[in-house]
Amino acid sequence: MENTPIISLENISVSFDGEIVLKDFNLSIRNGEFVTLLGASGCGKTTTLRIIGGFVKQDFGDVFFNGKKINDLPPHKREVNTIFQKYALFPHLNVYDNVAFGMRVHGKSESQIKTTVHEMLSMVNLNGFEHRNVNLLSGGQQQRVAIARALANEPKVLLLDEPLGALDLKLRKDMQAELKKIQQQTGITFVFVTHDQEEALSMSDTVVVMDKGEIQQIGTPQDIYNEPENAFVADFIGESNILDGIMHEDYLVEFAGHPFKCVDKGFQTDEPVDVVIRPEDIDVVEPDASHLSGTVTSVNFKGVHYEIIVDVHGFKWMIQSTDYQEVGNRIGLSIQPDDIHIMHKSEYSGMFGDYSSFSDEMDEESQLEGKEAEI
Ligand SMILES: Nc1ncnc2c1ncn2[C@@H]1O[C@H](COP(=O)(O)OP(=O)(O)OP(=O)(O)O)[C@@H](O)[C@H]1O
Repeated sequence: MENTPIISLENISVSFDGEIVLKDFNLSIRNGEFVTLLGASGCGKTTTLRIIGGFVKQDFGDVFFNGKKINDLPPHKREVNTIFQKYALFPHLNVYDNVAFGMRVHGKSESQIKTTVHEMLSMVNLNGFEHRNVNLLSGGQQQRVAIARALANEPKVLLLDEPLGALDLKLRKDMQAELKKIQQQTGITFVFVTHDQEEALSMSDTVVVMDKGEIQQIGTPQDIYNEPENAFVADFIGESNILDGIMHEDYLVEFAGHPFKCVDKGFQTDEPVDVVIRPEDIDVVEPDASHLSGTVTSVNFKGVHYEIIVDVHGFKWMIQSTDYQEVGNRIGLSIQPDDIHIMHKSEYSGMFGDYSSFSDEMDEESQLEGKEAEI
């Protein structure tokens, strides 16, 4: 891959009606990368795409394409195509003519167009649909036509704005796999927008987690899931138990009223931190003195596992286990040091999880003995 990013957004800020929508936004996208902008409704994902496409002009900052500043380049001169959630096909044209449209505008020959249309329709599994009326196609088929039409223009970058949002779950999953395959086959850079974290994790090379116009974390799906940088990312991606903690020294953190070994270092002594533990990383054990223990308050069957809520001195822990538990059972929780994720406090601290201070009301049964207690 080349070193110069294909797209680079530098210090971009945008406001609408006095409301800041993107704040000092910096993002570099490599050629051939599948990048997903992930965040809740209104966080600025579409605005970011529209800046790349040239449909919105930033108040501050620069947009670069292959190292060249393109702030003033109009949308039709950018080598970028957009696919929207609503397929925006031409209703009076059949499938063939929809896919051929852009190429005709660019004056390609009919024989060239024919070859490309067949190639594109075959890529999206719509061979034989050439003469169909697009209004009579299913949602999934219409979205395939939209993808074929966009790819036929040979964009360097494809911007996809929640393209699967209108599809039902099964179709959505199939299309996720197909889109990923198409991206790998064509090598075109995809910038994909979704608010669905599973979709982002399963499709992307790089995920950009956004909130209120700012980037919270950029990383591979594995980084984002396993090493969330703050409580917002931990909460937004997957399920998390997020607790207040105090870092005593390297590799030793206190939370839930007890010291735990961990694998993190480099924090200040006695620094307040957020501690994140994923529900699937907690094992159910006997409720003895060397483990946190609590009472099961609810059990939900989720197909591959049970989601179990355990009340430990007022904090509701979520755990996932393949073993059923009765409501009212007393159980112990075992957590390995490398499953304890420590992060600096941020503006999101305290907004998630169900922590309440309980150190003064611990019962004897769950008292842990000494600093070296292995949880
Ligand atoms: N042209 C506009 N004029 C005024 N406000 C706008 C305009 N475009 C976007 N906004 C506002 O900017 C904010 C960010 O919008 P944007 O569409 O970028 O968010 P989003 O993350 O894509 O959300 P969604 O997932 O709902 O599409 C929203 O509060 C939106 O109402």
